[in-house]
Amino acid sequence: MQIKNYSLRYVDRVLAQNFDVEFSNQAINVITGANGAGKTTLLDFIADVGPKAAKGDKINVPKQAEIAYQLQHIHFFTTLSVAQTITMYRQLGDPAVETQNPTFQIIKAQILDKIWHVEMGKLSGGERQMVLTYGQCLLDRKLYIFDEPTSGVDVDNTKIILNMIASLVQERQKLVIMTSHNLEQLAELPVNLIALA
Ligand SMILES: Nc1ncnc2c1ncn2[C@@H]1O[C@H](COP(=O)(O)OP(=O)(O)OP(=O)(O)O)[C@@H](O)[C@H]1O
Repeated sequence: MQIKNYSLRYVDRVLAQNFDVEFSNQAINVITGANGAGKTTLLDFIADVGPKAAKGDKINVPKQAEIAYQLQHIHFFTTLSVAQTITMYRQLGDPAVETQNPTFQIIKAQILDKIWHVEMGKLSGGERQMVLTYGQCLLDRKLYIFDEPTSGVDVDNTKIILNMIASLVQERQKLVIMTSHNLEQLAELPVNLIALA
């Protein structure tokens, strides 16, 4: 999958000009760059929810229905419990992910079960990231996009979240793009680094 000639300008501010990028299907594609560099905007462009001013050629980018996009700040479904949220993802997704993958069974038993009946809106930020990443991974899509999935997450839970994301590439051969400010967290994982200036 590639993006070519990606350009975005807000009045006199140029965020990108003829930017080309090729995404790997052998590694987690990690977009990095300073605050305001345009990481989320590029994800929005790829997922087809981006600003109309963004232009560029999409080559082999899956259709919107084939993309699972986990936004950075989610404010919906706050009154659903974790159980209801995961049940929703299960109904939309592939049951084999949980039944055949011990990693997911361990996360469910050791982490999700403790917060199973708590409303999503009452979880801590890190707990919410954990539940939503788990849920996104249950889906069966071609492309998975995570916007700063480890932002505000503690060291142990960061490893768990990144392992779930890595399993998409390593065990299910999915295309994965995420953004991150903390590249040290990714040191032990297969990563294709994409730097935005
Ligand atoms: N409608 C707009 N008009 C002008 N500037 C805009 C508009 N929408 C977004 N921007 C600017 O585009 C820039 C890129 O935003 P974006 O959210 O993509 O950055 P980011 O790299 O994801 O940042 P962060 O690391 O802080 O999450 C920001 O500086 C933002 O102010």
